[in-house]
Amino acid sequence: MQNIAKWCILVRMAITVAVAGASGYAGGEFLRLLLGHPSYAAGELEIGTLAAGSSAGQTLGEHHPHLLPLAHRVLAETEAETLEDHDVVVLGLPHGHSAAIAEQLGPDVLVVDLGADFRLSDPEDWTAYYGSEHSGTWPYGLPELPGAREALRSTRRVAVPGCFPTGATLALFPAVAAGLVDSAAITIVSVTGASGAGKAAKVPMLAAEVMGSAKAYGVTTHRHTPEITQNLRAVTDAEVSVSFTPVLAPMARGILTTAVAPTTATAEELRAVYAEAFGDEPFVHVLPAGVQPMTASVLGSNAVQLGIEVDERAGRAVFTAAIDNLAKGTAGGAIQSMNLALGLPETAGLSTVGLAP
Ligand SMILES: NC(=O)C1=CN([C@@H]2O[C@H](COP(=O)(O)OP(=O)(O)OC[C@H]3O[C@@H](n4cnc5c(N)ncnc54)[C@H](OP(=O)(O)O)[C@@H]3O)[C@@H](O)[C@H]2O)C=CC1
Ligand SMILES: CC(=O)N[C@@H](CCC(=O)OP(=O)(O)O)C(=O)O
Repeated sequence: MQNIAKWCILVRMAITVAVAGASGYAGGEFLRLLLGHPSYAAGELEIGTLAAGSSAGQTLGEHHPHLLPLAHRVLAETEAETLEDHDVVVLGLPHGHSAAIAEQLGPDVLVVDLGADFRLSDPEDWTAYYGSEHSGTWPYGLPELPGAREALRSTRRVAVPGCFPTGATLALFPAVAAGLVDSAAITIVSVTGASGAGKAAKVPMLAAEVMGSAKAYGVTTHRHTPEITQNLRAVTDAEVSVSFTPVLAPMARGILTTAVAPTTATAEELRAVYAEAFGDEPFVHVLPAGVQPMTASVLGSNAVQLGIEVDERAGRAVFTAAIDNLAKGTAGGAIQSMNLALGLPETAGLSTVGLAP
C-alpha cells in the first residue's frame, strides 16, 4: 500500500478517492483540503464517488456551496457498490455506520474512518460509552503518538481520532510518558465550537441557542474520556485516570483544551521533554513561556499550538492546546494519515497557517 502513490504515478493512473458523508461537516472539510492537495492539482489524485444519506440525489453544492469545483457533483447512495473501485474510501458517517461498509471493501482499499467505530481497543469501553457491539480496532491516526507513524505507513485501515482526544493527547502525552505529572489525577476541560456536533445536531445548536452563551455538557460521561485514557495508557505503565469536561462555546470551529495535573517538575523540565517529543513534528508548535494558544491562530490549518506552564503555588502543570476540530481534529488529521499510508509526503495539502482574526 505504501507504494500505491509511486505505482499509480509509474503507470500514469491517478489515485481515486471516494468520500461517504460528503454532505456533512467532516466530509466537506476533507474535500476542501483534498481540493488543495498537490496530488489533486497534478492530476495524480482524483475525487471519485461522493456519497451521503438522506441527501443522496442532491448536488454537493446544495450542502457545501464553498466547494465550488465540486458543486455540480450529484451525491450517491452510501453503499459498498458506489464506493468500491477506489483506492481510498473516506467514511464521514455517524458512529456505528462504518463497519458494515468497511467489511465489504477489499483489503487493498485504504479505508479512513472519521468516526469512532475503530478507535477503542477495549470492547467493554466501547459498549459502555457507545452502547453497541464493538466493531474492532484499527491503527490510530495520530502520527505524533509514539509508534503510530510507523503503523500508519503500512496500513489499509485508519481510525481517525476524535477531536477532543487529538488536542488532549498531544497536550499531555510527553509529560505522562516522562513521568513528570501524576497521571492518576488529570483534569481536562475543552472549549469547543459548535461544528464539532455535526450538522445533524440541529435544535440544540441553533444560533439562537449557541450564540452569547457557554455550557458544559457530557459532564462525567463524555465518550472521549476512554479514548484519551487509552492514548495516555499507551505511553506509561503508571496509573492513568482522566476527568474530562467539554464546554460548548459560541464559535463555529476550534477547540481550546486545558489539561491540569499535579507535578513536582519545573516548567523548564517539562519544556525540555516537549521540545524532544515535538521538535521534528511539522504540525505541533510549543509556544514560548507566557504565550497562550488561541483557536483563531489554527483555524483551517492542521497546526496544534501548545502552551506549557507550571502553577508552582498549586503544584500543578497546566497544558493548553488549540486545534481546529474539523482540520487537525478530523479531516486534516485524516489527510495526514492518508498521506502516510499512500507513501505521499506527510504534510502534502496541509497548512500550518491559521485564519485570523
Ligand atoms: N464535526 C467534527 O468536528 C468531527 C466529526 N467527527 C466524526 O465524523 C463523522 C461525521 O461527522 P460530521 O460530519 O460532523 O456529521 P454531519 O452530521 O455533519 O454529517 C454526517 C454525514 O453522514 C451522512 N449520514 C447520516 N446518516 C447516514 C446513513 N444512515 N447512511 C449514510 N450516510 C449517512 C450524512 O448525510 P445526509 O446529511 O445526506 O443524511 C452526512 O453526510 C462522525 O462520526 C463524527 O463523529 C470526528 C471528529 C470531529
Ligand atoms: C460540540 C460537540 O458536540 N462535539 C462533539 C465532538 C465530536 C467529535 O469529534 O468526535 P467523534 O468523532 O467522536 O464524534 C461531541 O462532544 O460529541
